[in-house]
Amino acid sequence: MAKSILLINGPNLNLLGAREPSIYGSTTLPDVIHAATQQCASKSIAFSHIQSNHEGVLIDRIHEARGDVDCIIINPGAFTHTSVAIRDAIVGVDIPFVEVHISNVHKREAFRHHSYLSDKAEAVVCGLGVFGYEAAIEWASRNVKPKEKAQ
Ligand SMILES: O=C(O)[C@]1(O)C=C(c2cccc(Sc3ccccc3)c2)[C@@H](O)[C@H](O)C1
Repeated sequence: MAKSILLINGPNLNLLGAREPSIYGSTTLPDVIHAATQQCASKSIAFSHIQSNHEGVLIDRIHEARGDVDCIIINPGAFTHTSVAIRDAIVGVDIPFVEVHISNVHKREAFRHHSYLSDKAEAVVCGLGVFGYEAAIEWASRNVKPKEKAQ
């Protein structure tokens, strides 16, 4: 089972729960982080997280995860549909990842139907609301083998 999970949230997700509750629900990002922290602790999985509105900050954190994190769970937000750079970074560090979307992007605007990440993801979860984060952690805890630490 995974021993270390990094949760990445992209742009505007810091405002989760504040606006557009009909699409994203009323749960705040701190609530999501608290629940994920508890879920990982109950499984003895090391948990880290970042939310940023800045593409380069997310890329730098992905680079830092190399050799340290067994699985990345990422909600890229709008970068899902625009960022070759984040795709290149997450593929480049060779860490298995799960792509999470709170909304069902396939029921929304056409521009949200394409992801630059999905074809490289171990799994894609969308439309489950914030439960998607819980589901992704559960999946990772069952299916991701810890990497042998570099000597
Ligand atoms: O459904 C998602 O989780 C998604 O990744 C999240 C997105 C998103 C977009 C705008 C704002 C937010 S978070 C938010 C919600 C309400 C008010 C302010 C910000 C998320 C979209 O860009 C994506 O297409 C889909």
